[in-house]
Amino acid sequence: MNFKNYGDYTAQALASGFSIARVIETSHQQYMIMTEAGPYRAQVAGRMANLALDAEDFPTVGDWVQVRMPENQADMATIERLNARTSVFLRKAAGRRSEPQLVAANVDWLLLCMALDANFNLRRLERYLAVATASGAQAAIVLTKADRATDLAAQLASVAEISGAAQVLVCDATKPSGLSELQTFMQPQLTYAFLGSSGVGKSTLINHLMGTASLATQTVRASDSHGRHTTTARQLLVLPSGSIVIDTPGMRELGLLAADVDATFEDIQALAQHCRFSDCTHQHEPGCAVQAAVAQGALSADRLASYQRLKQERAQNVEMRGKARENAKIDRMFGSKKQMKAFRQSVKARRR
Ligand SMILES: Nc1nc2c(ncn2[C@@H]2O[C@H](COP(=O)(O)OP(=O)(O)OP(=O)(O)O)[C@@H](O)[C@H]2O)c(=O)[nH]1
Ligand SMILES: [Zn+2]
Repeated sequence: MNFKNYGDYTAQALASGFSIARVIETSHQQYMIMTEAGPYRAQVAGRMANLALDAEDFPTVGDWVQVRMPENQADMATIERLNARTSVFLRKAAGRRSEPQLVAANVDWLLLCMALDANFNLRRLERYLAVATASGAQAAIVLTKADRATDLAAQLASVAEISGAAQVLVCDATKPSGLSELQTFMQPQLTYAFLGSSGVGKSTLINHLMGTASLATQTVRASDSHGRHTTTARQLLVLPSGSIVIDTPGMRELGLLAADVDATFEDIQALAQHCRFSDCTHQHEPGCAVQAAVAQGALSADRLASYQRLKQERAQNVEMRGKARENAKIDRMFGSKKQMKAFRQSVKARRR
């Protein structure tokens, strides 16, 4: 990893006596970071935690941070500053909670993984593309388990219809040469995050890419002075090729929060230019060019339904998040909504 290439940040860090590090693992506000002097456990400085308003204000895997190094490698480093991110990938936490979960930062390429077996699902791929478009990272599609493809040619054709500019790579982890397209694609020094639902074969791909450099040699268990290691959701690894990868296991549901649905459905956007009403919802309006395309068979009804579903889900989650933020602000100022009401009552009473 290149710790020198951070221009202003490196200068700023050095001026403050801090070191530049990259977050390689997070778990319950505990961090594992990689520094020029090797891996360290780290925690966020109290001052920084106090200023943090959102989940986004805390470091996540892939973040470049400025740290105060401990005297002793067994002790924790302190994360003092978070460097600006080139990309950040968010998802809505599982369930009804609208809190965003930071998945990874400073990712150059999101590798959207989809298995070619019975779990192949174009609508899910559209969802991943929408999230990727809003992340700031570039996206490529990795089709896994080619040995189990139901109909490879037809599947590739249907992916090509929705993939836009994203490159499509096909992998088969059961064959020695089955990862060559992916290996040719990946460049040293760049950061790749594998994204996909549970079981698509992300860990299998990463293990193959790691080759003999086993996961154990990469993780920093040795530096955990307590001798235990809580398994975490995300991990940043450096491959023998020099590429940097972030695994994101266990993603059962990718809730839309930051997502650019319109950019992902450029075909529908282009058609919508010809709708009679500029605010057409493409549902029942007269003169709707999108519905006309469906009627003519130029646009699949499934794809239109997928677009509308994703638009609606995103709007709902953004609204929920707005409310959650407001509540968080109230909690910070008053402790709780109840205390805020009590405070307002007391102000009123005093006025009388
Ligand atoms: N047939 C076949 N099976 C594969 C291939 N790649 C992975 N598998 C199998 O698919 C299953 C899931 O693979 P994992 O690599 O654990 O999937 P994952 O995406 O990391 O899953 P999570 O860790 O739950 O996110 C395992 O049983 C693998 O052996 C492949 O190319 N072909
Ligand atoms: Zn319309």
